[in-house]
Amino acid sequence: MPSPLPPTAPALSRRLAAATRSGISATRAGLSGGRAQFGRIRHHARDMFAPLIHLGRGLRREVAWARAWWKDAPADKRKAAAVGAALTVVLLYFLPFGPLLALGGIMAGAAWMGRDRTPPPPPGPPPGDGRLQAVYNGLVPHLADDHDPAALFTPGGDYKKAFEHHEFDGDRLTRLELRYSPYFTDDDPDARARIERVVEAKAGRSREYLYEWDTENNKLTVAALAPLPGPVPAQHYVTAPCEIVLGFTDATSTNRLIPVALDPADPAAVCQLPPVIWRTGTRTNAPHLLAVAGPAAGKTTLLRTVALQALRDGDVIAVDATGSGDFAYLAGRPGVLRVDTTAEQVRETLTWLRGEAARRAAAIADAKAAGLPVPEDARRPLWVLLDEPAELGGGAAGDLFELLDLPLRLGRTTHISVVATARPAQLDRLHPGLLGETHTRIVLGGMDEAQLYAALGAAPGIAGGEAMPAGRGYARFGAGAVIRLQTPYTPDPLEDDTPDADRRRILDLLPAAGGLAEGSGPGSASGGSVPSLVKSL
Ligand SMILES: Nc1ncnc2c1ncn2[C@@H]1O[C@H](COP(=O)(O)OP(=O)(O)OP(=O)(O)O)[C@@H](O)[C@H]1O
Repeated sequence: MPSPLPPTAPALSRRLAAATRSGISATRAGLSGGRAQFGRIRHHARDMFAPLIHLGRGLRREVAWARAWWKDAPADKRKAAAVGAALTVVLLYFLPFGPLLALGGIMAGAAWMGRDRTPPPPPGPPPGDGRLQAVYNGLVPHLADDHDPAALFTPGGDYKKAFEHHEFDGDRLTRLELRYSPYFTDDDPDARARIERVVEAKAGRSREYLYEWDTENNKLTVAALAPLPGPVPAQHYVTAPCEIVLGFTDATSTNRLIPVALDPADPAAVCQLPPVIWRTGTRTNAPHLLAVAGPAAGKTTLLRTVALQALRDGDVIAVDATGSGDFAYLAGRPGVLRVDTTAEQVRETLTWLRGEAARRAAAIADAKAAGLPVPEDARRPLWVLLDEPAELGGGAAGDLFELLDLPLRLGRTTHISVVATARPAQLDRLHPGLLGETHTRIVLGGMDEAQLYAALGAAPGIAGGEAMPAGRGYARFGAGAVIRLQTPYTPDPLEDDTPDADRRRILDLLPAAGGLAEGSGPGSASGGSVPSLVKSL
């Protein structure tokens, strides 16, 4: 075997340098380890000998005090003290346990003198002080008013003058109550919006805030809202007949909770969530619904949520004005009277619907006059789902939706509910009857304040937070308060990208194809064939 060649000079110097480097780092590691060990020992020793250290410090202070006294005292006092000390020593010598008592006294004095006398640190500014002052400073340009007798907001002023109450969660402001000048124009939406934007900018934009303007008392309460639960998978909800779960909201916006399975794979894992329930039928004052949302904000998903629940005890007519085939999954299902896509089909259906509303109203009136129960076929819930009907109105189809006027007007007594969707830009083109009679309003996705006002008929009083995802929005019933809404996740089962498990779940929620729906009759069908009820007219 050939013997290995001797290393060259550069190789030797490289090895030497590497060895030196590793030696230095090992020494460094050893030193820092030793230092840490030494620190630990010192720490333990200090803990163990703390009483002795305390007494030692006290004895030192006693001696220092005695020395200082001796130095400053006049001669006659010194003499008296020396005599007193000598007499005490003699007395203690003759007393039983005298020396022991003397030692105990000295030690007790040392324990007292050795106590820690470092003064407690001065109290710092209250937590969140800086943030509150930042909110105040941000509001000064908008709320400062020379005529305000209380001068609540002044440049360089203290926030405590105007802020009556505040709450923090850690360093995050969660509630703020403030007073403002009586001259502030708190009925002007733009002026309010300016204040709200400042609060969001200074208190953190990532959360939504609820603004309550008490215009009578010139007070504003701002409350940070916890995020709503994420989209709930579509399922059978525990509701009464004629109740539709539109989604879920804050626990403070409703006094009801319903059990909800959040994980479809584990139906046993149920939690209680506050629902947004839309009531239809004779006891409601808002039997028709209009959902306004931008593109891909969840309008059709909301209609699917309604359809799945409506088919449990009613009939459905669907109008797909966009021609996107979004209602194809309803084809052949019992209770689905018709799915229309063209203006001609819609005209035919709405003509029938107008007659059906009149027939039901007459049947109900006759039954009441005869003192008989209302016949079943006059009170079976009938749902008309109109996806973006503004696409069909106007032009040749001009008066198409005038046919809806009677069903809309008689909807409450005849159990006919119209659910329409529109994009914000389509609101101007929507049939006035639809706009005027749909008192349940939903908005989904992001919209500007003017659009929100036009859709809801009121400012939501809630602002801020991240961009609204599809399915997140607000609901308003009649003239009630605007509440937050998260609609359930009800994907189209016929869409390619819908996961298999979701597809199966949605199809299982539909009445089994081929069965007969009560009241709809054997001729009932979808996709253009005229339903039996239409034929009967
Ligand atoms: N509540 C929800 N949870 C989760 N995803 C949702 C929810 N609502 C809608 N989506 C998703 O958002 C996307 C758009 O939904 P959808 O088709 O219902 O919106 P759209 O407003 O009808 O759209 P377009 O304006 O195109 O008709 C879909 O991928 C849908 O699955």
